[in-house]
Amino acid sequence: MILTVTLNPSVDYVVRVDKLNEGGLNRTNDTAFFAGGKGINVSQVLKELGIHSTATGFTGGFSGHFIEQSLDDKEITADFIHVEEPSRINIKLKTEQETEINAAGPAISETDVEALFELIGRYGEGDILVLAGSIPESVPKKLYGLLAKKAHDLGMKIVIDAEKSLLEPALTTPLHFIKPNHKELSGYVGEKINTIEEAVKHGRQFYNHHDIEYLMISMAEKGAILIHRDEVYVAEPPAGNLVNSVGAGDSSVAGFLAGLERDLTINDALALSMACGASTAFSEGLATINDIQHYQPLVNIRRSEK
Ligand SMILES: Nc1ncnc2c1ncn2[C@@H]1O[C@H](COP(=O)(O)OP(=O)(O)O)[C@@H](O)[C@H]1O
Ligand SMILES: O=P(O)(O)OC[C@H]1O[C@](O)(COP(=O)(O)O)[C@@H](O)[C@@H]1O
Repeated sequence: MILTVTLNPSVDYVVRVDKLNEGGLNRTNDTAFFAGGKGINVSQVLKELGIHSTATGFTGGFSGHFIEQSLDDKEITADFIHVEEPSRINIKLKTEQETEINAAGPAISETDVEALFELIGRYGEGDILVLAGSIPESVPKKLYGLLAKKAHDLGMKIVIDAEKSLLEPALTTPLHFIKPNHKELSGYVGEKINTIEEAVKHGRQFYNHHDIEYLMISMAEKGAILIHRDEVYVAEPPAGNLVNSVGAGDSSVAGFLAGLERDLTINDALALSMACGASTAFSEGLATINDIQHYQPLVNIRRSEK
């Protein structure tokens, strides 16, 4: 069983304005609401791929209700801990460029956090815990570290997609799969990573210093590299028109995870991952199975020398 944890779920409010008049009145061309937050996005794309997961984390208020209803509509099991304040609403402003305003989120009490540990305690050997996205300000910064340790002690495999300050406390626990993007990896190595070659070089060093089974470094339209034991794979996504990149990273995590669940070869799991990421980036919402199947054969994978 896969359990995705979204500590700070969101309603993603996508607002399109052709020409933004800063400081003046703007009228939208188009708006849409989506249930979001990185773990929730992973659950949604897994579902699209026919893989069942349970989504948990903290939800509250009318926005929390919207998130749970959206998951229910898609027949995704939601098992959230309910908090008093409403879940956040993140603004995804689409003008000539993409601008995101992600809110801080509701207050979470110590009792809420204890309830989450209790919920995870129901899982065990062979189950997978996915920790993805930011955490509310009111919970300890090292929470992913504590959750990862608990899950590892239970025999679970751990997947993390989160920024450096949240991932770092979990790096002392063996991790199954992590997907920093190239900017996040730069934060560890203290150098900019702009090219595939730089990602391979720094990714290999990072991998060798930690207990990680699969390390994917995503690079948006440049694709991703994947390091597993002695091998390095370089994946080039299909070309296409960027429509809405929100959730592309989560989609690539879901695709790779689905590939591992189905015992695909690494090449095929990586191609599925890239197809999911591209399919989300090239559409309004998250990846659909039709788009994924269309893009998968267009992904190019090669082995790297190092
Ligand atoms: N413009 C794009 N063209 C093609 N694929 C994309 C594009 N943007 C994202 N992707 C796909 O989504 C994956 C994750 O995107 P990325 O932006 O690196 O993640 P994150 O959102 O976590 O920063 C990429 O590895 C790629 O497969
Ligand atoms: O584009 P990504 O990195 O896959 O994630 C998109 C999701 O992350 C969010 O931007 C939230 O991010 P954080 O949890 O890091 O604040 C959501 O609004 C959105 O659904």
